Amino acid sequence: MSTASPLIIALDYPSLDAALCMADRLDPARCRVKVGKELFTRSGPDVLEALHGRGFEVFLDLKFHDIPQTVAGAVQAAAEQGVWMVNVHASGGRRMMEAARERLERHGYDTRLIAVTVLTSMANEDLAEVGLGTSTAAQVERLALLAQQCGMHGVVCSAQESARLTQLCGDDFLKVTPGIRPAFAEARDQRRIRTPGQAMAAGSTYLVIGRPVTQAEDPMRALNAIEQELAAL
Ligand SMILES: O=C(O)c1cc(=O)[nH]c(=O)n1[C@@H]1O[C@H](COP(=O)(O)O)[C@@H](O)[C@H]1O
Repeated sequence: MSTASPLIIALDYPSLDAALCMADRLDPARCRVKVGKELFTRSGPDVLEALHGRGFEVFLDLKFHDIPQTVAGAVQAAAEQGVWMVNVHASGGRRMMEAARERLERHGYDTRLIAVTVLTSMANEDLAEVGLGTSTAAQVERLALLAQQCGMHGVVCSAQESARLTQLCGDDFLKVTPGIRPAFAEARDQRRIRTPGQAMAAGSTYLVIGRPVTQAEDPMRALNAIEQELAAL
């Protein structure tokens, strides 16, 4: 089932049962779901089948970052399992991104292929420490332009960069933004954050939300509050 909602709920749980317990409380007409490294490493493709069976469109977030041949094969494997969206790290470079795109095209898959720019957990000082003498904003712009040239459908960035990337890359280029923190939630390990309303106003296409919903005392109440914040825009 496809939905007009921009919400993607991150099912960051340590087991298939826990993830499906949450999925059973969600409605595929009102959100998509994301499967990340911990859940996929524990459950394998079974979780994708279970979520597809419940009608969800699934973002498989394994952030592939390897040599071009390896990443192209991994992206193909994801597409074969019917996922709606898959991601790679833009810092894997032009040839890696192009190989991934060409592989999906060659096999006729319409899986959305997006590239992570700079993780939302990173700030300027973190980039300096790994040898990048630039700001997060400048690095995000650079990698987004490269990703667009390589034929990616969009990028993962923080909502702090969404408005600028719309100017640079156009409306159709997807901005998938984690680091979403409603007023009631703590930032925790995220550094570049925005509220749901701010993110949409800035031009984000999709909002990835995990702990503010999944770790809330009442997850459905938290989700309703987010939906109401967006409905009021
Ligand atoms: O690619 C991602 O989804 C991702 C990229 C990024 O830069 N930052 C980021 O937080 N994520 C993912 O988005 C989710 C955010 O979860 P919360 O911080 O709990 O809302 C996690 O599953 C992260 O793995």
